[in-house]
Amino acid sequence: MTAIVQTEKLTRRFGDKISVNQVDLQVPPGSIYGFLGPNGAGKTTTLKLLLGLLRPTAGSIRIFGERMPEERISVLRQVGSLVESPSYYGHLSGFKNLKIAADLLDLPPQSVKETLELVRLSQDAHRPVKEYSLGMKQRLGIAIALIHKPRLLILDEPTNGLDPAGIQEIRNLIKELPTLYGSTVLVSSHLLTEVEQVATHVGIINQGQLIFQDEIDVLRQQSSPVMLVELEQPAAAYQSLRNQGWRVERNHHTLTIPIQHSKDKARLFQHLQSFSILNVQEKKKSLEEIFIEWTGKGNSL
Ligand SMILES: Nc1ncnc2c1ncn2[C@@H]1O[C@H](COP(=O)(O)OP(=O)(O)OP(=O)(O)O)[C@@H](O)[C@H]1O
Repeated sequence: MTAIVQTEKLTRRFGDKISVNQVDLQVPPGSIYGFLGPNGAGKTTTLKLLLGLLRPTAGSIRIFGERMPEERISVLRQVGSLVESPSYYGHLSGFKNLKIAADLLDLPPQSVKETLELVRLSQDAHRPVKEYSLGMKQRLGIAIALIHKPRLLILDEPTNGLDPAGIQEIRNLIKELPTLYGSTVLVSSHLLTEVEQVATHVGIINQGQLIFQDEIDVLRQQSSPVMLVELEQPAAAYQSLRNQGWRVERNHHTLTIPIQHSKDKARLFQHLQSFSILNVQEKKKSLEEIFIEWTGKGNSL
């Protein structure tokens, strides 16, 4: 299956600074791809490169298999995006704003009504946008990006600054899109919890480099539990486990052993019985802890 977005060694410099460094993105069709990274990691720059708003310093981009920016016109016709704040006319209603977008794209009037319903703005459709809450403005921005049922929707931090109810609404909307419109969604965030709740695939960028990319379940497997076993004879137990092919670390009397499958636990204890177990503790690394380890950024990820 051809990737919807595929980059090879995508790189962007600003002066001496490399903001995006040899990034190979692979966004599969029909996925909700969470593009995760702490502030300043290079997310917005990458998304702007994909949209042809910035030129790469090096590397290549294909969207729907077509080269960007060379085939920009045909590609962008099938893309919707909301990068940075939404643009709209504040003195006009949500309806009028969408009507302008629909007219520009030669879409039937019905598409305005449909899109307003999808983003749940029908009730407020005829109020001026300047009276909208931040969440409503954000939904209008997404509506403008969505009105032509794009094959690919690119959203940069769409829940930034929203209250929990607003965040939930955007989340639900994103989740609906692959089934409803057959769209692929590429959505950036600096919040792991955000991405975890909507994404089927994840790419993690840190200091301009893509440090992880796979299905979200592969990421979850990284958080499998470890056993901390305190023993009277740790040295002998350590050696014995190593000889049997276990991954094990030793710190004084305690051995740390990652457990991939629950049946491994029973096998482990059977094996350790003869080394006099003093204490056993099971610890599970949270995804949060994994990210802090990977990125050194505790506050955002
Ligand atoms: N036009 C520019 N000129 C100079 N440096 C830039 C420019 N645009 C981005 N950068 C730098 O590139 C790096 C990546 O920025 P980018 O906005 O892509 O990060 P981000 O992951 O989107 O973070 P945030 O969530 O804070 O927006 C930052 O160090 C930023 O200062």
